[in-house]
Amino acid sequence: MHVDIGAALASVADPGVEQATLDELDERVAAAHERIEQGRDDDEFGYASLNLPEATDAETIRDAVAPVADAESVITVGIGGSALGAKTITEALAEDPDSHVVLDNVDPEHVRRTLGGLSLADTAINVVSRSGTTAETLANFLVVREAYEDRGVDWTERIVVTTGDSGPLRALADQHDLPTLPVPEGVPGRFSALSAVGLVPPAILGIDIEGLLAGGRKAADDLAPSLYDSPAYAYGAMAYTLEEAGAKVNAVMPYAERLESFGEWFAQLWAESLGKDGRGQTPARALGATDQHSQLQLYRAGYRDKVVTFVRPRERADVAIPDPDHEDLSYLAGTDLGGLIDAEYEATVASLPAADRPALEIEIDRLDAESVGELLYAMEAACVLVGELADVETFTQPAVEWGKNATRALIRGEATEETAAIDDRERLRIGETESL
Ligand SMILES: O=P(O)(O)OC[C@H]1O[C@H](O)[C@H](O)[C@@H](O)[C@@H]1O
Repeated sequence: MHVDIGAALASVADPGVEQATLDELDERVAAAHERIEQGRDDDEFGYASLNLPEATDAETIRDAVAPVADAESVITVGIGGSALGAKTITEALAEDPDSHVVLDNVDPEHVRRTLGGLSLADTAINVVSRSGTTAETLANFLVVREAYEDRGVDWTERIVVTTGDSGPLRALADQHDLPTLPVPEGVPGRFSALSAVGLVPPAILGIDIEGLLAGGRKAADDLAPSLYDSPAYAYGAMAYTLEEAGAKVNAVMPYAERLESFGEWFAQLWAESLGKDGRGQTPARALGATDQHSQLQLYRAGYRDKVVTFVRPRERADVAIPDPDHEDLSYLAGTDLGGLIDAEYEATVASLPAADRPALEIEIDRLDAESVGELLYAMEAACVLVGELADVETFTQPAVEWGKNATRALIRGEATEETAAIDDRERLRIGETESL
């Protein structure tokens, strides 16, 4: 993986980072690296995530999915960290982009349509919940189960469950004697892509999960006590320093359709890990080249509160552009779509410092298992580094729990502090006929 920080230096961008600031920061990076390594050595909560490429046993996952390996597609029932890693990996690497369907929302219309469009006899079910208690996941699991029964397909023969030692999902798995894989110890969901949590669908779909882990190991080997020697830390250190300098928004813009979900995965990683103590960059999602024709206007000319993170593979399969039969299109003659998207990438990256705005670049070699594993691991390491530098509790998400508790209490009809806040919340309704 390659990171270029040049377009975010203070000499070309505002907000930007002075080279001297980075040099000073490097001592803190060294200290943070030492802390991270200590946490990894002790398998401490959260830090243990960065040991997954070594700790995950690909063979155990392959054995667990063997009974469903003939499936043509997979439906994942999970949400957040229990869905986005697998979604990112399969979108990037599966032959057939439609072969992995993720049911992470409980929008009834969406669930009904999704299940209605699947041949369930050919579809494996991957149910994932670290806690085993998440309402959306458990509810969707019950709906999926019934859909299989209604179509006369034995769901107990088509399923793999990944969950912790306790909780309702574990109890259901035991009750029906379902094949299960454990969630890794000490690893928050959003850091668990390189474990069974993220690797079951890729394994069922024949993706090289060993390659993904090898890529993770490579990124782990590339961590070093200086940001100048470590692409992951260079990215993290720049993101941190840019936030301090005013870049409160981090817009991630991959130039590859197959990395669109990477932006979604990154958003959870960044937001849940770093959105604490009144700080944390807001992740935004864009897609190159498409969003050059929409969001770029804001990125180049809006508030000076953003950095754009560009991501692209250096090599890609290509499609030749046929010779145009119009003079005005002659500039396309002899080119291909890869050449065009790369030209758009170069132009758009340069357009930001040309408007005195910062950009960061991340390049992977190509969209293969090793590069994707490397990218996911490096971004996790970058996030942990930012957490250390900002002195926040990277591995917890207390603000999310409020909504989970409130939802459960509402459904159960209980009166709690959270439901009181719902009852008492301020309203100023516009457009209603009855008087307020
Ligand atoms: O894996 P689960 O326990 O079902 O949790 C799924 C998701 O739920 C919560 O909202 C947490 O904030 C997320 O970090 C987590 O990834």
